[in-house]
Amino acid sequence: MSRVGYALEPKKVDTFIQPSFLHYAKQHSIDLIQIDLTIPLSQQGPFHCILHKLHTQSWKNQLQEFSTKHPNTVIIDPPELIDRLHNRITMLESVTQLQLSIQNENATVEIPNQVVVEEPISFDLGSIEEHSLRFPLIAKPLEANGTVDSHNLFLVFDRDGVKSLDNNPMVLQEFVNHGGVIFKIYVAGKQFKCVKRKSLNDISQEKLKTIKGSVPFSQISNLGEGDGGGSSAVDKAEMPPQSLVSELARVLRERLGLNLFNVDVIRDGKNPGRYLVIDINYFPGYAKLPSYEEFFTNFLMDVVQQPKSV
Ligand SMILES: Nc1ncnc2c1ncn2[C@@H]1O[C@H](COP(=O)(O)OP(=O)(O)OP(=O)(O)O)[C@@H](O)[C@H]1O
Ligand SMILES: O=P(O)(O)O[C@H]1[C@H](O)[C@@H](O)[C@H](OP(=O)(O)O)[C@@H](OP(=O)(O)O)[C@H]1O
Ligand SMILES: [Mg+2]
Ligand SMILES: [Mg+2]
Repeated sequence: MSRVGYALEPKKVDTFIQPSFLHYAKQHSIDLIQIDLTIPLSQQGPFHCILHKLHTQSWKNQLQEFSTKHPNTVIIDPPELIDRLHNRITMLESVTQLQLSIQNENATVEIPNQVVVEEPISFDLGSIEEHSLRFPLIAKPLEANGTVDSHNLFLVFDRDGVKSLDNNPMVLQEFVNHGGVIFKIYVAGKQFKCVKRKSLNDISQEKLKTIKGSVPFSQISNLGEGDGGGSSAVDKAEMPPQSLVSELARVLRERLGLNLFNVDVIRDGKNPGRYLVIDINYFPGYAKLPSYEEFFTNFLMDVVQQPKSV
C-alpha cells in the first residue's frame, strides 16, 4: 500500500474525499490518509506523497520542515508555485505568447486584454484608452486566494462603473462574447479532461446602450436571457479540438510546474479559431468530473510509482 496524506479545508474534504474515491484508490493500493492539522506534520507519516490546498505560513513552514527530513516524500505541489495562481496577473503569465503546435488546427490561445487597477477610486481612466480596453469589462479581485471576496466579480459598462467598484486591487479584463459556454480543462499530472459548462451570456450591442455603471456578478443572471447561452447552448457547443486541449494541458503543466489545476477557456464568438484562457484554479473540484475516482487514482499511481519525477 502507498500512503498518500492530504491536508485540505473541511469543505474540500467533504466534496473531494468521497467514499467511492477512497474505495477505488484502496483497490489500486493507495491509502488516502487525512493529515491531522491539530498535530505537527513532523509527527505524522510516513507518506509517499502529500496533497494539500492550505496557504497559511505555518502550513508552508511545516511542509518545508517535513520535506527536508523526508526528501523522498513527493509534495503535490510546491507552495511557491501554487502562489502564482493566487494573483490573477501572474496566473495568466504562462499563457501569454504560448506557441502551441496544434496539428491541422487553425487555432490560437490568448488571454483577454486586461489592466490592473490598484485603487478604483483614484484610477486614471486614461489608462483604459492607453491599454486599448473596450467596454464591457469584467472586474475581478486581483487576489484569487479562495476567499469569498476573491470571487466577487462585476461587469463594468462604462467609466462610472470603474469608479463605483470596491476600492480593492482589481483586474479589468475585456468581456469577450463567447456564446454562453465555457470549457474547463482539468489536469492531474499526465491526466486531463475537458468538459463544457454554462457561462455568462453574450452581451448584445442593444443591451450595451441601456445598461450603465457596473453590475455585481451575483446579479448578472438578472440581465435577461441574452443572445445564446442556456443549457441547450452547452449541449450544442462543439468541443475545442482534442489537440488543443492536450497541448494546453501539457504546456501549462510544464510552465506552471504544477500537477493539479484546471483552466477555464472560452471561444471568441466572432472568431471561432480564437480561444482565450480566463482563469486557472489550483486543486479544483475534481469530484464534478464523471469517474473522477479513476481519473485521480491514475494520477496518484503515476506519482507513487515514479517518486519525484511526475
Ligand atoms: N473575459 C471574460 N469574458 C467573458 N466572460 C468571462 C470573462 N472572464 C470571466 N468570465 C465569466 O465569468 C465567470 C467567472 O470568472 P472567473 O472564472 O475568472 O472567476 P473565478 O472567481 O476565478 O471563478 P472560479 O474560480 O469559481 O472558476 C467565468 O466562468 C465566465 O463565465
Ligand atoms: O474556492 P477556491 O479555492 O477559489 O477554489 C474553487 C475554484 O476556484 C473553482 O474553480 C472550483 O470549481 P470548478 O472545479 O468548477 O472550477 C471550486 O471547486 P469546488 O467548489 O468543487 O471545491 C474550487 O476549487
Ligand atoms: Mg473560473
Ligand atoms: Mg478562479
